[in-house]
Amino acid sequence: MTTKPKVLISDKMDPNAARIFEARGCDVDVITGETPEQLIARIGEYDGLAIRSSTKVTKEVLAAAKNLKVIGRAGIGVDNVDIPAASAQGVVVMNTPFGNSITTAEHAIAMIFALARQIPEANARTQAGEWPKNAFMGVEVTGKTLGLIGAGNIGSIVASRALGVKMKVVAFDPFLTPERAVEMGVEKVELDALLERADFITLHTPLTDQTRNILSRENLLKTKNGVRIVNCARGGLIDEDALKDLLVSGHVAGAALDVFKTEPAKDSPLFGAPNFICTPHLGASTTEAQVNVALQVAEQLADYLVNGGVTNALNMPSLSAEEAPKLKPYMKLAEQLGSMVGQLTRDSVPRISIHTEGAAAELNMKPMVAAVLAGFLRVQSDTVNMVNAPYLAKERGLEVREVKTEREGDYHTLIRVSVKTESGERSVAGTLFNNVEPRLVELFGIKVEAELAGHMMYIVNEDAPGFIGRIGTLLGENGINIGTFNLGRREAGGEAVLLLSVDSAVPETVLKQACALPGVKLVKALAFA
Ligand SMILES: NC(=O)c1ccc[n+]([C@@H]2O[C@H](COP(=O)([O-])OP(=O)(O)OC[C@H]3O[C@@H](n4cnc5c(N)ncnc54)[C@H](O)[C@@H]3O)[C@@H](O)[C@H]2O)c1
Ligand SMILES: O=C(O)CC[C@@H](O)C(=O)O
Repeated sequence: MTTKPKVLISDKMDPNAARIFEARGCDVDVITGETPEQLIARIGEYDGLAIRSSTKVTKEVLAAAKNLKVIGRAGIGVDNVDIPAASAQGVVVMNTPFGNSITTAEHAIAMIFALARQIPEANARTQAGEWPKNAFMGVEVTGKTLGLIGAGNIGSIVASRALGVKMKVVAFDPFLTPERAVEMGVEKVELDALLERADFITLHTPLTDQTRNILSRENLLKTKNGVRIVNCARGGLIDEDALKDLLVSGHVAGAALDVFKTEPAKDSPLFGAPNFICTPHLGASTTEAQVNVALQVAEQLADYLVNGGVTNALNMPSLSAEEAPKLKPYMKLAEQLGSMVGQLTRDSVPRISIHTEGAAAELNMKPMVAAVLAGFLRVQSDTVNMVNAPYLAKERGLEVREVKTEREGDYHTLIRVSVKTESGERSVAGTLFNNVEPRLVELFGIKVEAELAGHMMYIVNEDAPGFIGRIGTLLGENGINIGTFNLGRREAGGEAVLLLSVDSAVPETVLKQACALPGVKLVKALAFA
């Protein structure tokens, strides 16, 4: 009986998420509000973890997560997950990049209006019985310039809504193409021009080394006198002390933050500053968005745990549930070929090339490349998998080349893995029989036809009569049963290779005796998953 994957939902999430996990064949526990220590004590039993922003998936949590395969963030930002540590441990990290975009864009628009008409303060004072009709003089947004910093999913929705209320939109985003800017109806500008021209500025970038403090004191001082600023993206994009000073001086006429450098923000320097309004990271908090992201994260995690489908992963190539069954045998073949080369190469390898030919070349290559690298690097570390292999390869300075040839060669489908070593380029190639059964068909230039499975022996010898009998006798005398026997040679009487599958691991002593047989040049034990 196969055991069901176990999932923990550790943040408050729409209850439909748990129902989806159950319907898709997972066991699910919903345990929210635990301390880091409690999570560390519990996490070891789970295959999947579904979170929002409260759970911090730190190195320590990951170190305790011995069975964890996937983390799913019901939302966009994954700054609460240590992605490098997850990747190094082979844990896939997914998010739901679109489910809360409209909601967050609407929050930014709401903030623009709240600032323009000082609604929060007017509301508070009216309810306090003041009726302060003369204390508030707002501004119209019609005809004003909105400066958009970051024009991705949310930024572009904000732009469309702002255009709808007759604002003019200028956008700073180094990755925004001129064509897309035209399509969005915005003017693409440099940051300084935006700072100089905008009546309202709204931020919609992730927090990266490039965007951290993008509204620094220096940049805030370049803004138009009377500018109003909105941040519904990430704390850390604005220098909060400088913003406070400029609100006090009146240079900034208003600021609305949904996000803070430190969250939860309990004592921000901005609290109490004039014309400052804030919400406690509510950008994504609508019924619609929370249903969207909860359903999406549950579908994605279940898909991965049950079928191997990968959607919206931040540290692994995507693989749809439809692609997964088709690619599965290719990934097995790719991993076996990588493993074969890894086990048979002693020299250092500065470059590995993966070449797909025929039907294989029509498929998504990224998962096959990741599988080759996982097989190749597993000889060096048994914690390698498809998630961490590309990172490890990069870390170790291994250049990875990908080549595709759609035309068929000798086989209707083929994967070739070549490594550059000090002694030259060496390659192995494999195909799929009946589209599902992986077979090695070429080994360092010699044609063979072998299934790679379990314990195997690789022998290089001089092609001469009597050798097969001698090796069979040696293994028989040592109680080692031969499963399959595959021979290949360059030419009659030349170098030959023998690839044997055996029912048990071959002891070192037997390998040595095999090595001492006449004509034998090399003997190696191999193992395949
Ligand atoms: N407040 C909330 O509750 C809430 C909800 C959802 C998303 N967010 C945050 O909103 C932000 C935007 O989300 P999104 O879905 O639009 O992301 P996105 O990836 O679709 O868009 C981000 C945009 O920022 C641009 N960018 C990157 N570096 C830049 C730089 N140096 N200068 C200018 N632009 C740069 C990118 O090119 C991209 O177009 C993220 O930080 C996300 O975490 C907050
Ligand atoms: O889950 C939330 O409430 C916040 C989500 C938001 O910050 C995100 O990045 O998606």
